Amino acid sequence: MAAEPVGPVMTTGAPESTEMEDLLNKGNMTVDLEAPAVPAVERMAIRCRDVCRSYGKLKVISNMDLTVPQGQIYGLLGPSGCGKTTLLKCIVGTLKISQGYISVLGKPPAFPGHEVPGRMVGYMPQDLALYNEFTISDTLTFFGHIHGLTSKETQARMDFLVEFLDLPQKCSLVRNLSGGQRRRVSLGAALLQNPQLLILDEPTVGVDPVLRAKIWQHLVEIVKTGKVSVIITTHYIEEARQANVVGLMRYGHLLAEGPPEEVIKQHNAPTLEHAFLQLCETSDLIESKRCPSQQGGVLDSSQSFESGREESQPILSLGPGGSPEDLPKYAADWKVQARHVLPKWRNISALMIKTLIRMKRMPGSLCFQFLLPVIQISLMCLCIGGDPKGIQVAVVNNETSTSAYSQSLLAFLDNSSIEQVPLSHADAFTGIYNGEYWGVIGFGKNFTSYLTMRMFNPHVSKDVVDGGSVYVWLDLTNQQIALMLQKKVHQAFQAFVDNKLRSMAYLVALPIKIEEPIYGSLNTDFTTFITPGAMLSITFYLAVGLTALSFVLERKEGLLDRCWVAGVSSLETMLAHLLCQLFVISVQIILLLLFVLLVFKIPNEGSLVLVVALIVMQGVTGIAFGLVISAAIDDEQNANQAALGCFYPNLVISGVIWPVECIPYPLRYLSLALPQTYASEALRCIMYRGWGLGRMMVWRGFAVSLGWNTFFFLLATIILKLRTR
Ligand SMILES: Nc1ncnc2c1ncn2[C@@H]1O[C@H](COP(=O)(O)OP(=O)(O)OP(=O)(O)O)[C@@H](O)[C@H]1O
Repeated sequence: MAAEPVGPVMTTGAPESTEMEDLLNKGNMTVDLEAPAVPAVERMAIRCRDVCRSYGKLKVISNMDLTVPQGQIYGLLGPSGCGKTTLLKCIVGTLKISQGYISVLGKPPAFPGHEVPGRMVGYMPQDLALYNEFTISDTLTFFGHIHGLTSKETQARMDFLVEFLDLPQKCSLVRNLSGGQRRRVSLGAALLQNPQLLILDEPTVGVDPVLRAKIWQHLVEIVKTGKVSVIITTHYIEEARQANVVGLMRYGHLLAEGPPEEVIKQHNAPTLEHAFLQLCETSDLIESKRCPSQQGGVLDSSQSFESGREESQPILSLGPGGSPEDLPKYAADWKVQARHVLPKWRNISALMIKTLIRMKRMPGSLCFQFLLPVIQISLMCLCIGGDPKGIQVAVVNNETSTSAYSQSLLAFLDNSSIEQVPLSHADAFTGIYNGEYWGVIGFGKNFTSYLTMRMFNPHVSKDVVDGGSVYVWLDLTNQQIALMLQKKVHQAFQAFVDNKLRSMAYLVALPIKIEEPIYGSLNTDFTTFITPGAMLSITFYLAVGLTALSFVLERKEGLLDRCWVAGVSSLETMLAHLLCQLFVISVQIILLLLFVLLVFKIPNEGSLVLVVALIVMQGVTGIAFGLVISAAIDDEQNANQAALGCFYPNLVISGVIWPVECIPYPLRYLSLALPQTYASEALRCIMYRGWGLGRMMVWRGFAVSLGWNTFFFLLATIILKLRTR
């Protein structure tokens, strides 16, 4: 580990006191009670000691020591894939280090009360990390809001940056900008709040040479005050000669660190690029000597450089290294810790405004979101649960007289549902075997006389009983149609008997009386059963769909990291998302209920407030579940699959489309544990029985929904927390 005294670089332009000290003096931060008087090492903007970081088995950073002096530009150079971006992410705190110590502006990143991540650091990630639906002005206003700038300050900085970075008009949409223009907007966002530390990951890629020179000139200028430090990565090695210090990185550790001229001089090289080449060759030589089998190198080759240092003397070291015991220890008091954990309204409102602006810029998508539940519930009410219509039934009537009872009975059959086709016996059965008819209704040639005898004589022969019966043969491959046919024949017979016998109808009626129902109506259909569950399912899954991709896309585009470095916490991100989606689902629920209650006339005997509250809670459960998917999964396709994969099983075993009482044990236990099973039952109880919260079946639905909400939110917060650090 490097431990040499500070080289010449340290003396040039280093301020007497650090920016951290300034801040502490101003009372912006809580003074560390356990730390000793600020040691020399604190005068470094960034200090990395013995830092390691792996992605699974791939060790990307190994035993890295790096020092960025306060008030200087540090050029971090190295070939593609050597770990520069990974190191920067560790420095800003979006990646956890597996070993070692990092201090940024005096404290470890994400230390309670420390504004790294936050206002003290300006981060330009390698990805553009910009919202495409934003204008340049929206972008800078958004970051200004998060950093707590007043609108006047933001405006002034915006004017300067537009001029300085040669940006197009402020009202230009980011998605309409060229690649280079977007990169400059991204740089502008990093420079916006005049941070004390600028971390720029390849800011000059795709930027024309004139502007590149201008950017470097600006960086040189801002560090002159000694208050701002910059760490910048670039592939253009020669442009890094303008840096005060360069770090040459390869295979996850530094080959050399020092002022560019010193590095060039030490290697008698004409350029920095040549010096870097020499260092690479030397390190390869040492590596091949030490471990011939690993020639060509994997990322994990740090030890070879450590051991070869005296031989080749390539490494210049900046600043004191310090053993782990020398490193300062920090502690924040509970108030600072509490403030660190509590969500800030400023950040939440900035994120909400962001989402609302994005919605406003996509009006078609927003309208579709509002209308989708209405379309779904309308299709469901129209297509599911109604009586089948136009069902063809063959009628074999062997009575010929028009006054026969068979004709009279057939006249009572519901013609809207059943289409009677008079046929001969042979044709009727050929037809039903060929799938042309759903049933055959048959009458014997003496049906009228036999039926009359049956009605009025207590004792008749079997022939009379058989001859006075209506024969029905059904195709039972479609249970719903078959059940409907049976019901319609029974209803027709009852109507016929009532009509013919009037007060004597009891003679042939079943001795069972179905009285007025206690709850519901005699005409209740299947649509009435499934509507409450369907409303909950639709709200739940639309909320999942709206949420599941939100973080996935933002993480992929680097926006989540960028916001995190700007000081937004995962809890704030989730709360902002929840509040915005609540607005969307509120509109969805209002439209949904208008259609269900007013257009499809589904009854509601209970409190509308309870109905709305339960549907909103299911929507929130959906948002929370979507957040879990979004937090845990990186890829859109997998996130989509997870959301869709849960949809069908949940719908089937939640008792939404078929009573839960039909589900066999032990699957029933799983069904009862799902978010929508008890909630659907509760909604049916409210709407059809008019029950209130005093009934167990109602409050249980609310309690289960609340339990799932809390569980999903906690899970999403934990996953996000684990993944963002
Ligand atoms: N999320 C990740 N999961 C697994 N491996 C990763 C991940 N991110 C980076 N790597 C690997 O880590 C190594 C270092 O990547 P990194 O992006 O830090 O390199 P870099 O020096 O910034 O490269 P470049 O200059 O091309 O941006 C690479 O081999 C890369 O494949």
